[in-house]
Amino acid sequence: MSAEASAILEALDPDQREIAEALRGPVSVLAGAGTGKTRAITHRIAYGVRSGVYDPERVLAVTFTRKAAGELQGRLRDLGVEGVRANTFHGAALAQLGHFWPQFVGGDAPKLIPGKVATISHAVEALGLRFGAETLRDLAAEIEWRKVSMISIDEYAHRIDERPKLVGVDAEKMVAIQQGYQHVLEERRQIDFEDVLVLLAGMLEVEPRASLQVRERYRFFTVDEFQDVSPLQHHLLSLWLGARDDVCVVGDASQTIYSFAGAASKYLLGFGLEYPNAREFRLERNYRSVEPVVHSANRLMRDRPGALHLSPMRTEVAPQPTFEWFATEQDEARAVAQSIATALKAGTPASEIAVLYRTNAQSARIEESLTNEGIPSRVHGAQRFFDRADVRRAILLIRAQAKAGDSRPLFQVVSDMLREVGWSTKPPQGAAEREKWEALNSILAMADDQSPTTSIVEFSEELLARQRAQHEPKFEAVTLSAVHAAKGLEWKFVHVVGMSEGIFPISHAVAEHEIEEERRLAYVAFTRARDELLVSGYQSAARVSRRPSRFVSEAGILR
Ligand SMILES: Nc1ncnc2c1ncn2[C@@H]1O[C@H](COP(=O)(O)OP(=O)(O)OP(=O)(O)O)[C@@H](O)[C@H]1O
Repeated sequence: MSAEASAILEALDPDQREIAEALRGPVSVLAGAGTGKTRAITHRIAYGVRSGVYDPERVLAVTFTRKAAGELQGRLRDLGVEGVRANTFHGAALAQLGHFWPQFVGGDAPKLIPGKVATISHAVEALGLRFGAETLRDLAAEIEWRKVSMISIDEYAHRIDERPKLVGVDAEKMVAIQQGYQHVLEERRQIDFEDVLVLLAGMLEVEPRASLQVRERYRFFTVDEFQDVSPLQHHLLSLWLGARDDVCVVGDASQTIYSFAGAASKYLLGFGLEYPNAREFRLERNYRSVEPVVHSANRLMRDRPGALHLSPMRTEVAPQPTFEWFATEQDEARAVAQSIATALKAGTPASEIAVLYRTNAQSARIEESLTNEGIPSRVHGAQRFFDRADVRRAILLIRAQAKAGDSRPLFQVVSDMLREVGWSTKPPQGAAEREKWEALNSILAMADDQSPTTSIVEFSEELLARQRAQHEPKFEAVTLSAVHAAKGLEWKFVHVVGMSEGIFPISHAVAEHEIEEERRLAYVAFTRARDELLVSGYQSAARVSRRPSRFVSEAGILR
């Protein structure tokens, strides 16, 4: 083994190392929260490449979000590995569909619609019906569920009694709307997000030349967050693999949070049945969180099927998770903002603090209270860093300057370019202005982090690579995020707000399996915290008197 390859293994614990060394054949990794699964899979790929077993061009790593794909590629770059493709199922499928369509069907692939609501609305009107925005969104979710579950409209019509009822949409209307929607798409030669996978899967099934090309192109697969794959994604993965079995799947059944949308942890837990020669590994050493946070997380999941028992690796003395109860949402938001102000004064960077909530609508109150305290915040997922107009302009200017040539120190060149886009040394006041400032400032911070010899040309290339991979720099703002979007992320201080019955668990979760999913969501939220977990809730909302969430006492977090 080369020295370079063995150096990669040195950063791993014995369990992670075993995974990194299991380069061939089917492998499943059951990895608890914060146990270093991302570390294990990136090092496994890097080790495979460095030891010569993998040709990097033939490795495909499938992640849950584009951001995660960018981060994975960033981590591989840090390990000196280039050329590995990381993408979401959707991103990879879209690229393949665009590639194969002209070859096997002719002409361009149908056009992808940006969202379903406008098309559904059209189909609904054609049926002489009218629904509000909420119902249209629920209809979109139902169509998505049907497609990712690989159920035809006819079969759906037979099983409709098993599905949740939408107000004002009886079974007959639901089926007619689904048919109408599909009809509008076909008429306009358009496809939706799920159709990308459906069409590609169909093409790989009937066109052996297409499946051969894919299997030639990709030989080694890794799928992250495998507990949340849908039947459609699972089917596509089997088509990519064909008769081969060089696949490594990684996940945690306790973090299945998309089963409402058709995802199923059965593929992760049943991997050994699907591939009888599979090797199964477990990661249960938690490196992320202090002991009291790990204990709370374990308590919350105690005796749940498929739950792993986490062993805390960080054993320093640390504060217990806290629970605070407020009269109103406003009181809670104010107190959270004050507590964050105190943490910032004590030196915690804003990027190390997050406020997590069950539904997006909860962000406004918190954002307002933070703004009142003069604290920069950023709603996670609202706009991607590299899609911001100010960031794009700054990158263009930096690239132009690199082309023109500028031998001054990097920091000076970059700060001059940023000034042209409106950056100055002193942060401004208003929330939007402050967010822009923080975005530009993070580019400067990146320049500051480079080695002293980095030239503007090298820096501009680094920026471009990160932009392509959507690998964002650290942004000095408090993160506000719905728990669903916080999957895979971590912060030093995590506030989980709105922990009241009817909010989290959400009021419409009634059946046992729905409450189970809410519990897993709470588990994801709690396990994002490295040093401090601060949970809170409020009593009065829309004249309803609420009690503290059951998950607070289940996790043993006391007032
Ligand atoms: N062997 C190790 N030694 C020290 N620290 C580690 C080790 N493995 C992982 N960590 C640290 O533990 C934390 C979690 O690692 P990582 O981000 O890879 O987690 P994860 O398992 O993907 O998490 P999750 O499933 O909760 O999203 C990180 O801060 C990482 O640096």
